[in-house]
Amino acid sequence: MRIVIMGSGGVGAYVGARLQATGEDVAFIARGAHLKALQTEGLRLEHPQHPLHLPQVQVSADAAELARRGPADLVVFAVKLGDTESAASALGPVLGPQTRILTLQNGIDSVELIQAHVGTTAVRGGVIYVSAVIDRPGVIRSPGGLHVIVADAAGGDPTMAVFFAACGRATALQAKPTDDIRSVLWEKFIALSSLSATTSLLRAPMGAILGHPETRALQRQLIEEAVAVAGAAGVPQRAGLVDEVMAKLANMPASFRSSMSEDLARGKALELQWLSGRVHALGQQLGVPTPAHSTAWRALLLYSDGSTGF
Ligand SMILES: NC(=O)C1=CN([C@@H]2O[C@H](COP(=O)(O)OP(=O)(O)OC[C@H]3O[C@@H](n4cnc5c(N)ncnc54)[C@H](OP(=O)(O)O)[C@@H]3O)[C@@H](O)[C@H]2O)C=CC1
Ligand SMILES: CC(C)(CO)C(=O)C(=O)O
Repeated sequence: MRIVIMGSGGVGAYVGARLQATGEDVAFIARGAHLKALQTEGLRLEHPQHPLHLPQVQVSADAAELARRGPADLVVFAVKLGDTESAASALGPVLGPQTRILTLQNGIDSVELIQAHVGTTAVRGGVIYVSAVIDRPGVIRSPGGLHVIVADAAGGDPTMAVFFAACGRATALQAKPTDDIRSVLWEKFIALSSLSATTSLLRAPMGAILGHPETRALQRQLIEEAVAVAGAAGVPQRAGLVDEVMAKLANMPASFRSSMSEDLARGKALELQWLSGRVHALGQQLGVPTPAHSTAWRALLLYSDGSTGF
């Protein structure tokens, strides 16, 4: 299978590297200093149990250059949400009639945002549970833990079936099919919007947040608000989900934090608009009070373009 990775950062380069290591034909789209390092030194994954160095990777800033070898069977789409439109528009040269785009972006809006820029190419939704960042150009760092993709397999799509099989052969990467990607996306959105709000607002990891009764109550309130919005939006959640999410967070390493809080600490643009900002906007639209998410949205807004404050 010919796979193109659009956005070769924490998620994209992690997934692409694991698939290339199984023998798949993977090409990466990257830019800046990261592109130069990938061209000259290859791609390195720093991982406590399963480090990996690929001395040579096919990489370019330009999809047209990668398209010389034909269209992609699968594009894995993993840029930050703020880059979605420009990245989707740049994909044209690698898209053929059979190409599938699998998005691993967070939030509930990715499929529609991409679809608006890729004509009739089929876009499949997915979530990835992984923690990975570009540590320095050419190097992706993951602390280990979960590396699981759940992706849309509705209709028995054969390209997706080949992708699931390839992930099955990979080290430190699993992929599970689902026929109900909407529910999967919403369930991650509820947890992620809430934990991104606390870890970013409080500048603290999950252990500290759950370790104090007041901040633990805030964490719970954020989850409750997102569950209420989901119900009003026509995606009702099972009874007990709030307790389940709280229990999962309590089982995370004490140092666990969201990628949004990493972005805040590094002065990078935040995905706030598609997380607490989205809960806030839906709450207003549907008449559901979301005071905690609205406060997170308003309090972090001035930093969402990458500003670092004083
Ligand atoms: N990191 C994580 O642990 C997780 C992230 N996610 C989600 O995955 C998505 C990707 O996040 P993440 O991997 O952290 O993002 P990163 O910032 O690590 O990686 C994205 C990469 O894509 C590059 N890029 C953006 N636009 C283009 C373009 N048009 N052409 C070439 N390269 C481009 C960026 O370059 P530049 O740096 O120059 O902007 C960056 O190197 C997000 O929606 C995120 O929420 C989901 C689960 C976990
Ligand atoms: C919570 C986590 C790490 C789960 O994969 C995530 O998606 C993020 O921080 O963006």
